[in-house]
Amino acid sequence: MIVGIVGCGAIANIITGYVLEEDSNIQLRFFYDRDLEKAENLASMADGIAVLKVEDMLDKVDLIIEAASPEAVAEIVPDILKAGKDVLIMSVGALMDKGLRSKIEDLATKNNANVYIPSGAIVGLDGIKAASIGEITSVKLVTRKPPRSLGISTDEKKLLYKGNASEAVKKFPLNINVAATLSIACDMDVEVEIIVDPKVDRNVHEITVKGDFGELKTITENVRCSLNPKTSVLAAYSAIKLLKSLSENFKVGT
Ligand SMILES: NC(=O)C1=CN([C@@H]2O[C@H](COP(=O)(O)OP(=O)(O)OC[C@H]3O[C@@H](n4cnc5c(N)ncnc54)[C@H](O)[C@@H]3O)[C@@H](O)[C@H]2O)C=CC1
Ligand SMILES: O=C([O-])CC(=O)C(=O)O
Repeated sequence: MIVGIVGCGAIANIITGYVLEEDSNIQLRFFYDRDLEKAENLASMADGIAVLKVEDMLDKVDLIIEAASPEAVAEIVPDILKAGKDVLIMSVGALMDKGLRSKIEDLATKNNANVYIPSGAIVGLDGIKAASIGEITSVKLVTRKPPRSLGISTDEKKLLYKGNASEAVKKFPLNINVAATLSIACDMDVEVEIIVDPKVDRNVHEITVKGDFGELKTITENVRCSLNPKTSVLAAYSAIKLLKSLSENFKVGT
């Protein structure tokens, strides 16, 4: 599978490092970033090509990984799908915009292309997807991050946000994509709390789901990326695992 990356930051670096070290079906060839130097750095590491615009890789790839920003989703994903290519989206918060999401869904269907959304920095999506076959009655996400991850400076633990996912992604666009992933999996605008906590040094996501299946609770205490403390290492790992699973004939989990 020939793959291009849009956004050559923390997640792209982990994916590239993995592909260089491990045998997989992923052939990372093209790199794009609005900061050309970042694209060039990763391209030279991977012996790939830094392109000046996404169109320059469109006809040469099977799949593009978006690991840039919510704006990049609106800017580039429609063109990727129009070219009939698959896309893996990390900046999932962009899809809380109902108009953009339905445009992306329609383009994927029309052009026979796939949109992949990895589980990212949370765990439990397997069970939640299974639970969605029955009735899900409530979903809550509590995210706790250290001040540096949230880009603020404080000595006190504080509730920064309480509300639904669609507002949360507007207020914290680079910190709470997981709320969007959860919302899409449950088909609900889930309840979200964001807490800044100087006592934690991990990005912690706690999910509680209730439904006719019973109740589940997951807690993920994520190690942060060295290049970007907002982002958890598990998010990059989930993208790699999803890409690898595309060529597997033996699948486990929902
Ligand atoms: N789904 C999930 O669970 C998670 C999603 N994320 C999201 O994934 C994305 C990537 O995360 P990181 O690698 O940590 O970010 P990063 O900030 O380390 O790297 C992003 C790169 O994308 C580039 N970029 C931003 N907007 C662009 C645009 N419109 N066009 C071209 N390049 C652009 C930046 O110059 C930067 O080099 C972010 O949107 C982040 O919020 C992060 C963590 C978890
Ligand atoms: O990586 C994380 O812990 C979560 C995150 O930043 C996001 O969902 O945007």
